[in-house]
Amino acid sequence: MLSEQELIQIRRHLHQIPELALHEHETHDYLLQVVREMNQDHLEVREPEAMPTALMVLVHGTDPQRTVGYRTDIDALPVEEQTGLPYASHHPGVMHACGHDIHMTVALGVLSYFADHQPKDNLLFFFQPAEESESGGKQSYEKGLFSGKWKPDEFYGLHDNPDLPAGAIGCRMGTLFAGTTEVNIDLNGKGGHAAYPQDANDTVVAAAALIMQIQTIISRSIDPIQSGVITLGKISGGTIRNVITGHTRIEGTIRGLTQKMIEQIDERLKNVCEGVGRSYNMDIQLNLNQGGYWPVENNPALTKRFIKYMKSAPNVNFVETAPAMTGEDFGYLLAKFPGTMFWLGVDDDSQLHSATLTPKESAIQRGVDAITGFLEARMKD
Ligand SMILES: CC(=O)N[C@@H](CCC[C@H](N)C(=O)O)C(=O)O
Repeated sequence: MLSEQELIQIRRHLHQIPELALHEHETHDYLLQVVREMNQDHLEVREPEAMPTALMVLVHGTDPQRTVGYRTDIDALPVEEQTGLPYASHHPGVMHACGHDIHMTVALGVLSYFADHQPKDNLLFFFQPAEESESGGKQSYEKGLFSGKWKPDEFYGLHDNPDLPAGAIGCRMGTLFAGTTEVNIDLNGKGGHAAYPQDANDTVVAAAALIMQIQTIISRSIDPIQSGVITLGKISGGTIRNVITGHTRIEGTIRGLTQKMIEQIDERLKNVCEGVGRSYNMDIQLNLNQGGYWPVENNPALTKRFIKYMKSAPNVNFVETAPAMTGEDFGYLLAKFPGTMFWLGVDDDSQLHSATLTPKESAIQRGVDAITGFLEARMKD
């Protein structure tokens, strides 16, 4: 099995080769290379044609009663790294700013343990592309990746958490993460000369009004006890200061802890876009896409067992966490297969998605030990 030092080297290599959703070819090839170097006696590797950057590894059990799935995401974000680390990203403008390099390394550590210690049940390791966008989990499901012996009876997966101590395991019964809707808004007006606004229809001014209106949805239309989030993370329009642009695009994300809340916010957003379009006499196209970013609902029975194990395991620092407004397309897979998502603490001052995120590598081995122990215990039930 892989040693802590080997795992850290693997993590650093993965950190250097971050790739965006559905383009994780180098990552896929490296993961495959690491898996091929493990004991192959009980392993079956599958490279699904329908999802070319995905990787599935089945560990055949000695006396299988079930197939226990473990999922890790493998994609990165369009963020220019600013950590100054000697092993920083080699890919300009792309970074593992959400810690998926840690997720993959922990999965490889757990897999390498079971490659050397054949489990009783079958274990399915799923290296999933496209968590940050493009709904890789949903796509994989819809493309039939989880059929026959590749179908998990239950599914587990983690996300790293800079707010928790390195190696701590965080979880809760019920909803762990929000559901999200991706928002794309195109404002189509009329371009013109900066000196003659009366002959144009300025999409920058309408976009400014629209953004301010949208930001009243949460504060004025949503029950503050339940809450939700709208973040508009990207705006683009125009080419130069003295040309009025006829097109501006806004991209953002909506978050809510229940499907009902997401739908309520979606509905208000439609109305606000319509209203601003009318008042600025402008065509505003709103495109909402939830894809696979469903609320992450932990299965009651399995999560109870998971938390009980983590609370009693001598070397695990377990923390009961609150629900988070982060999204995860593992929510879609957990709606199809019962299972549990949990946090792995990586203790850092930088937030997820920040250009300076530097997870503590000591979390890796502790994560591997906690998950390996849990899976061993699960297979005895
Ligand atoms: C853990 C995490 O940060 N996940 C992402 C999931 C992306 C959701 C979707 N593409 C969206 O932008 O709404 C997150 O941003 O929470």
